[in-house]
Amino acid sequence: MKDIAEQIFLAGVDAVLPEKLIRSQVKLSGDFLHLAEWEFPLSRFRQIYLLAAGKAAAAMACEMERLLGDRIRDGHIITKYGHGRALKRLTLTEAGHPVPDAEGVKGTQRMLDIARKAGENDLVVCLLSGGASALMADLPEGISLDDLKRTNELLVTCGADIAKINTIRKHLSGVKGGELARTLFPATTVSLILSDVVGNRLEVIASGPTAGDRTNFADAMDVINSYSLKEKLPASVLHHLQKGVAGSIPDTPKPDDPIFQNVYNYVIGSNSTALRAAAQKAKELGCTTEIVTETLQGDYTAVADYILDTVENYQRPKRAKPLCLLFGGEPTVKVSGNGKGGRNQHLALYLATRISPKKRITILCAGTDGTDGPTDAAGAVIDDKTVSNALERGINPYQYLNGCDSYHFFQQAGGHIMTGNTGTNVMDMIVAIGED
Ligand SMILES: Nc1ncnc2c1ncn2[C@@H]1O[C@H](COP(=O)(O)OP(=O)(O)OP(=O)(O)O)[C@@H](O)[C@H]1O
Ligand SMILES: O=C(O)[C@H](O)CO
Repeated sequence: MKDIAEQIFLAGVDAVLPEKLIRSQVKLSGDFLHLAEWEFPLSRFRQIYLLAAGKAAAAMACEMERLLGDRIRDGHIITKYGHGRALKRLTLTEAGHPVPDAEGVKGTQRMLDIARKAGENDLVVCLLSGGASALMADLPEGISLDDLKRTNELLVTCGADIAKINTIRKHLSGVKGGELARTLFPATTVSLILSDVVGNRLEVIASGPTAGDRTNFADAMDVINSYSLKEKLPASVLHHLQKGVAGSIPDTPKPDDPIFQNVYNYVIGSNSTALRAAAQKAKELGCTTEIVTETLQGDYTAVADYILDTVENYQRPKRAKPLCLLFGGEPTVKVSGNGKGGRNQHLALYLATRISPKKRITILCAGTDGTDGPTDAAGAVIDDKTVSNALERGINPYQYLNGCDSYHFFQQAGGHIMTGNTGTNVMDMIVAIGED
């Protein structure tokens, strides 16, 4: 069943590869670029620029470069280390993620230099995907790179969900929270967005560089207070946010701002695209299948209870086919200690400790981007025997769980899902298979 679960997961990932998504939804016919209900007559534009950021940026850019060829005047891509691809006309920076680094600062500077060149009669194609918030690193006045790094480290480990994390990131940037659109105005901007966010909220994905922001500086301070980050944050960051609350720094542009009148934001793929393909594969493999949710979020312990409860109590005829339940989303883990892991491996290990030994259940938890937390694993697959087998071999799952060291647990006990970097990113998938 572990192999079956992996095949189902991989079918989901395959359906959200950027080249497939762009090829099927963005068409060029003669002079016209077609996207959803819009068409853009390319010869009307003086110049075409391309800007891309995120874990899927290079794969997305390759496909757009293939489509638009030498019509692109200039463009730059920022992606995570190891996620680059060979490009013909566009330049690329590989940078730090989830903690920003100096390369990210340089790449963002280059992006902004291009953005500033765009004028009223130009078209700018933006390709945005998850990871972009960390990869695009710009430094507001008075904030050093070390301060930004420390802030991001605190944010990604404090247990806050991505909407809350990005509320802060948007208020520490001249690119996020619609600020890129502000720089690009009045050029026509078309953003193709690969969503890795529950509910596909444009202002949250990649911190919404071309989307109007509904949050403000006071909301950012609220997040800091509710996660007790005030004492831990660098003074420069706190000072910047406090100045924002006092009104001495302009807030991010809001959705009704006229700068968005020429901006076309379009989500080309999301977790639900992957779940539908996974469900199709599960049916082909002979399972009774259901997509339970694409909005899993919240603390991993509550998420685990929900998954187990759903699998264990699912009503179906006896001796029917195996049951495959699919879940999508992004649970959160409050990390403590110096262990190595990711939220999928951590959730999988926790689930292993919670499955009733009387049930025959297999569960795979993995990130569609192929890298779970700061590890080279996409996630892990467990079953009702994982804990007993490990204990027999002298490997204590509870110790690894408490130390947030799930990676080393699966390295010893087996169960890692290793895909390598997939070139896409639409959150996490959980494949749960139950047998009678
Ligand atoms: N030792 C650990 N155990 C469990 N989870 C961890 C551990 N270290 C980091 N994490 C989790 O990994 C997450 C960051 O990893 P990852 O790069 O997969 O995030 P991501 O959310 O996919 O990034 P992005 O949203 O920017 O694409 C954090 O949410 C953090 O809680
Ligand atoms: O980059 C980010 O902000 C997250 O991946 C959500 O899109």
